[in-house]
Amino acid sequence: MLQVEELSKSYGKFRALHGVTFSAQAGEVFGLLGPNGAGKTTLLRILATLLHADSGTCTVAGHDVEREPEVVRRSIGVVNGGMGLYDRLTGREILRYFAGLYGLSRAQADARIETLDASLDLSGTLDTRAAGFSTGMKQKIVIARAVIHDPPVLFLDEAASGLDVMARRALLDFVLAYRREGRLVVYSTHVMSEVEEVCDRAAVLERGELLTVDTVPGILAQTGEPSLERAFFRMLQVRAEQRGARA
Ligand SMILES: Nc1ncnc2c1ncn2[C@@H]1O[C@H](COP(=O)(O)OP(=O)(O)OP(=O)(O)O)[C@@H](O)[C@H]1O
Repeated sequence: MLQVEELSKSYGKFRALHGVTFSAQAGEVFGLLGPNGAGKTTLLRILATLLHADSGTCTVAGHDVEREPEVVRRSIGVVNGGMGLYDRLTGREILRYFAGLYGLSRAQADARIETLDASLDLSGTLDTRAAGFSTGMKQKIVIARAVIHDPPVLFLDEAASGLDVMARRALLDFVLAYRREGRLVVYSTHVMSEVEEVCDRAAVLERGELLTVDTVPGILAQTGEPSLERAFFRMLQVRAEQRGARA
């Protein structure tokens, strides 16, 4: 469902991604874990066709991001923390509008909104203008908007940051339900507990390099540490020592 091979990207002299290779399958929540500046957002922007890589290839839902960007865009949903809702529109109007952009008829849009209402509990948002939404209500409409066209792949970039406990719970439950339906969710975060809770496997990135791709138990076993947080710090420490030895 997702193939990334030897992906590299620099901003001027700064190397944001270096030779990143991994794949992820339908029916899994795949974590991207890394400290600030590790390259997670850069990677997701390339996968979402918003940024060009310098070298390497990426295939999303069987389509190359460079050669078939339109098909890739139709195959993905993206939630990146930006809310950007039209204040004057109700939740239903926002969702119908985006459904229209994806070519859904009014009847298809309304059927999809009903399905999303059942999984996300959109009550209170559908017939209220966005100007009156709480943060949790906004987030639900942002997620519903991202998947209005029922994409097989969903990218979440720090999507839980700033959410209260209820809204965060709703997001994580939605992620798990989306996976159960056989979709791929790529979940980027620096919050270990979110990875432990929802991710089947995770890629650990640091300074643009992939340190490992494994299940959480696999990462713990690799490092001999009892928690993901400690395993993560251990990996960063080992990498820093390797860098020091090379310098
Ligand atoms: N447009 C840009 N121009 C120059 N440098 C950039 C640009 N975008 C990102 N960077 C740098 O590339 C590195 C990777 O950034 P990126 O946003 O991909 O990391 P991240 O893992 O998502 O981190 P964060 O969690 O802080 O968002 C950072 O050091 C960042 O400063």
